[in-house]
Amino acid sequence: MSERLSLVDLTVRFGRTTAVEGVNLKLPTGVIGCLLGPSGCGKTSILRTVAGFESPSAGVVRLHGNTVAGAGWGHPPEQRRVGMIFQDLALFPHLTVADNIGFGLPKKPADKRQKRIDELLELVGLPGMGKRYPHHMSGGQQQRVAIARALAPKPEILLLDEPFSSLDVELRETLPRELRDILREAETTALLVTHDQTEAFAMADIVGVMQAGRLHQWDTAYNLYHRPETPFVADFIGQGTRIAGTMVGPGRVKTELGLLEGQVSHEYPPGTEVDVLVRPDDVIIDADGPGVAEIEERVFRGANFLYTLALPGGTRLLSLAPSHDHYAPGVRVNLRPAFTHLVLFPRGGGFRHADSDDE
Ligand SMILES: Nc1ncnc2c1ncn2[C@@H]1O[C@H](COP(=O)(O)OP(=O)(O)OP(=O)(O)O)[C@@H](O)[C@H]1O
Repeated sequence: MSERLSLVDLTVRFGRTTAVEGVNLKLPTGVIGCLLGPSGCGKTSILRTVAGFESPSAGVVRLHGNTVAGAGWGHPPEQRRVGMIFQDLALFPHLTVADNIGFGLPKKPADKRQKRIDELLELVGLPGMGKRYPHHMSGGQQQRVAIARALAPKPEILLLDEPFSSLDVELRETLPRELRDILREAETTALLVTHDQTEAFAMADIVGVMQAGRLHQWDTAYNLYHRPETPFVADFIGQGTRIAGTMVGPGRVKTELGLLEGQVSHEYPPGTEVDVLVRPDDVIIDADGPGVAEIEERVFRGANFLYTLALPGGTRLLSLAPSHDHYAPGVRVNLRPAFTHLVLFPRGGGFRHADSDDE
């Protein structure tokens, strides 16, 4: 698969603020990527630099193998063939849907232009609605018009900045999947920015978790959850806790839960103090046990309960259990570790990567 977008050591500064620091990523053609992270972590700055509204302070941006921006310079946005969808959609209220979609199309004979508009209306599920005006459409329909307009000139890449944030809760659940299907059908390469994990996972093939300008991990949702590379990713994605452990041999860690053995994310020498990531599906409540853990809290989740458990040493863990065997707060239960692999970090929350020195 060829790379449609690559960022090499991208750094973006605004005066004394470093918005983006040393970011490297590759987005293959036809793939939907997403930058995910808390507010102010630099997601929008990356998107704006790819679009050509900002220039890198260091590093380069490549689109389809061509370097379009480097330290202090960049091709203007109109030369990059980049489509953008912003939070507010920015549809032209005085133009019909068809004219909105046709706005960015190069001058073509009217019949060809109409054909392309009809194709796009079909693609986004709005056939025959070209004569309407945006304000006569629902939020979800307007969103689709914005998508059709951005796709009309066949951009190299579509950039979407929090495209669902102005929509109501119901649409925010269904639209990301619909949009993903539309982009797949159009074989579009896209880069989305959001702070919402559900949206990121519903839309994207590959997700980058950012914090304070750094890209921690650029990976599938499965790997972000099961094989987080930094403590920040481990804590930011999904639920879980970290418990203290000591390496006693290859793939063997002594913890308050007992001796844990398995394939490890990273080997450390015996005696190293580590933190072990414990997801709610890594520990099973075993009713027949001697009862080392106390149920502190339970939250009903339909098919299962999410329990908070306290170990004698004060460590707290989460465990998911089917809702037909339920345990009341205060009850003592035994726990059975069910790790398929062990995610370990050096104690104290430091990054595993040699080039990372914060956190
Ligand atoms: N034009 C600018 N001038 C000065 N500082 C800026 C500018 N644009 C962004 N910043 C700063 O850069 C940092 C990253 O901002 P950015 O908008 O990229 O983050 P974000 O992750 O997209 O946040 P949000 O989710 O809130 O939009 C922030 O500290 C922000 O204040």
